[in-house]
Amino acid sequence: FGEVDIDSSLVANHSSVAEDIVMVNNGCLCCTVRGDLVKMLLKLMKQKGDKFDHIVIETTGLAKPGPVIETFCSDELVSKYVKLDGVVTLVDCKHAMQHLNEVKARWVVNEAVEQVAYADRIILNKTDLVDDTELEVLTNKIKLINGMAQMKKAMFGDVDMDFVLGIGGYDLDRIEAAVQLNENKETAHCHLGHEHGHHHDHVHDAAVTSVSIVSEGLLDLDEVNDWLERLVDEKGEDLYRLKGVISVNESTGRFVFQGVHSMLEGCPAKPWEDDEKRISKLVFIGRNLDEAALRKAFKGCLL
Ligand SMILES: Nc1nc2c(ncn2[C@@H]2O[C@H](COP(=O)(O)OP(=O)(O)OP(=O)(O)O)[C@@H](O)[C@H]2O)c(=O)[nH]1
Repeated sequence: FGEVDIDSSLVANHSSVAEDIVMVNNGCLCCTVRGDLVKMLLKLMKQKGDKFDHIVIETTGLAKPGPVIETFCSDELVSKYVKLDGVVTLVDCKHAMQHLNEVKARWVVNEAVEQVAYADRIILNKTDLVDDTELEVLTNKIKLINGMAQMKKAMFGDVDMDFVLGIGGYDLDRIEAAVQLNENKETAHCHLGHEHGHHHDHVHDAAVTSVSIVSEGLLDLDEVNDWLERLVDEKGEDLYRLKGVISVNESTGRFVFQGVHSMLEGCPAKPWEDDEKRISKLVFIGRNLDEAALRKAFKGCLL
């Protein structure tokens, strides 16, 4: 115990990102998971080199996806050889609600909620075991937690390969499609206005939620950068995913960004068409998100 604890303190001292380190009783859980995963991936690379099209990692139902995802973003050696394509969560429709609603002690993570929150794709499986109403209630619950993921109903996990491989969930050039999808879902129950997306993407009984902002108007890129950098700096631990396509002052093109916890990246993207409405779209998924503060900060970046 002592040795592990000292090791993790040393890692913490040398890490520029304090959020990466989570201490548990028997040492540092994140580092243990990451260490094993890194070793395994590097061994595979050594054995098979570049012969892989995809590597599929199945975590157990109890695994927290966060540390696994962060391994791909923060481990230099791993990111040299492999790239994280996306997170697929298989939901057992018969039993999921019970787990999503499970009340945990304050410091205990609800793994079912976490696995939905981090997902790029969600397979609603075992649909034959539930009726339409149950399925609708579950789908709505999942949408509140994760307003970004694409969902598909299935039986015995039968979905097209394209749905689960080649997702590009972390590719900046595919962010537009991800937020577009979110907007399509919203328009069904949201009034369009100068700033739409006023519907309430939050539930009072759950700490992990999505907030989406859809708005016309030009944004000041420097202000947006300052805001998001501050946000990931202060709230990185609680901010699971963020994606955005924005219309900015300095450019004729879109600016896109994506983030996981305290990692944030952005770049200019394809130009707006002449007759295209410039609408900025941002989606945040996280724990204890302050929706009012996010909307206010966004407004503060409008020109
Ligand atoms: N009726 C029905 N049964 C299913 C479906 N998918 C899987 N099952 C059955 O459910 C049982 C348990 O399988 P799963 O829930 O998929 O278990 P698992 O995900 O492999 O288990 P872990 O990886 O340990 O979480 C098996 O008997 C499957 O045949 C489905 O869509 N409908």
